[in-house]
Amino acid sequence: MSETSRTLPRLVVETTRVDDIRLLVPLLDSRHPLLWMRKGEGMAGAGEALRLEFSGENRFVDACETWREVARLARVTDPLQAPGTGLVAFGAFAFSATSGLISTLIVPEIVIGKRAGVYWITRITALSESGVPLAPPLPMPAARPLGAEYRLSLLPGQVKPDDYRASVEAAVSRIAAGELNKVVLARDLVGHLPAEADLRRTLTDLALGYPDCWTFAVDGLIGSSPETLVRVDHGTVSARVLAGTISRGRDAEADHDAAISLATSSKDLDEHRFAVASVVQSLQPHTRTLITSEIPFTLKLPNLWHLASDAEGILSDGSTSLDLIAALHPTAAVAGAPTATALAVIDELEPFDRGRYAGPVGWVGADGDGEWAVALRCAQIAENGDITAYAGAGIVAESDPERELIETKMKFRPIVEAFG
Ligand SMILES: C=C(O[C@H]1C=CC=C(C(=O)O)[C@@H]1O)C(=O)O
Repeated sequence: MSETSRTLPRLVVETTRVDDIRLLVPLLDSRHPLLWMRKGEGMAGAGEALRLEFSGENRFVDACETWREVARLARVTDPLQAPGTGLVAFGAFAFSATSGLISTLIVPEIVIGKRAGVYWITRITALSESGVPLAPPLPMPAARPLGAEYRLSLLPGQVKPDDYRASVEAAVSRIAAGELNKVVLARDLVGHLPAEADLRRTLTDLALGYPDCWTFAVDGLIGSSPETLVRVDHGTVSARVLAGTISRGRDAEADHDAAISLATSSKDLDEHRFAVASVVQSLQPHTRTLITSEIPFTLKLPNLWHLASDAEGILSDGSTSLDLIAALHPTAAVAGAPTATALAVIDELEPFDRGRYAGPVGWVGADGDGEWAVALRCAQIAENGDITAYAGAGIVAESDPERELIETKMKFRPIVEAFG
């Protein structure tokens, strides 16, 4: 479905600087939270002034066009002009063009933000064609105590451990036969959220446990991702590419050895090289300069080490962050290489719809600037409370099925522990 055909409302947007905002999570809706946060800073959304939905092959292109039109029609008062002030939409996109899950951009009625010691509130009102607000103003969200603690188990879903080992083995044979170089295969865990459960508890656990990751909640997709797909800020572009993983060591010495072993593992370096190449190839046509580190660095997370490379550049063609997620998705960190073959192998070997897992999640502003992560270490919560969590691993020629299974177990840890 394309949103471009329908009449878009005019949005009136007003950002006001405020003195202080302590915590964002207690301000959120307990069942439908809207959040983008890292290191305690970011944005909380309340209400929906506008919801745009996209699907299919053109979901990104349609979103780019529609968002340009929404921004063109909007009347914005934004004295701060900082990332996240003024008009913003939170977004989550499906991984696959054939996904049954909708891709969405949600413009909240109220955005409460904090960044670098600046605090703000943005009110967004949708007007009818005759210029009348479409809804009465939403009361300002107040911090509310979190609901009772809850624990739930996430158990293997459609792909049981044996199935996963078998599909890794199948992928390794396809790679050995020269069909492709790398494919990222995922598995799923499922559970059910009790009706009274307060999702702000889960988000608090994720944000406190993984402060350097992007903790997000958009349309039922919640998680903490370490991977920045792309960030656009006043003509500059940056990305953090991750691929290659090892578990943390039990003590300081073992941990150090783990990092060294990752940094020198030809299997992980190969896996990483494909991911960096795909990002560089996608960004190069849109940038004047694009710099990436020659050797990846080891990124320490509470549950594991990743091989990481940062890319930074200057935009050459005025692309928005939505244009760039369209160009970047899917990177070899979540699909494989070459992309088309990897996607076909994923379709064949993964029996489920990834939904928004491994798709772009983040926010975009009126000028197209924005921040987008790859939706990893996450779960989708359906309206009826059904939870599906996903984690995958990059499979290359030297992959061992058991080790890849263990790697997915480590990657599930943030979400399994936040619910457990
Ligand atoms: C596909 C996932 O991670 C990607 C990102 C970092 C490291 C990865 C790896 O080492 O396989 C994956 O490419 C996931 O977390 O589900």
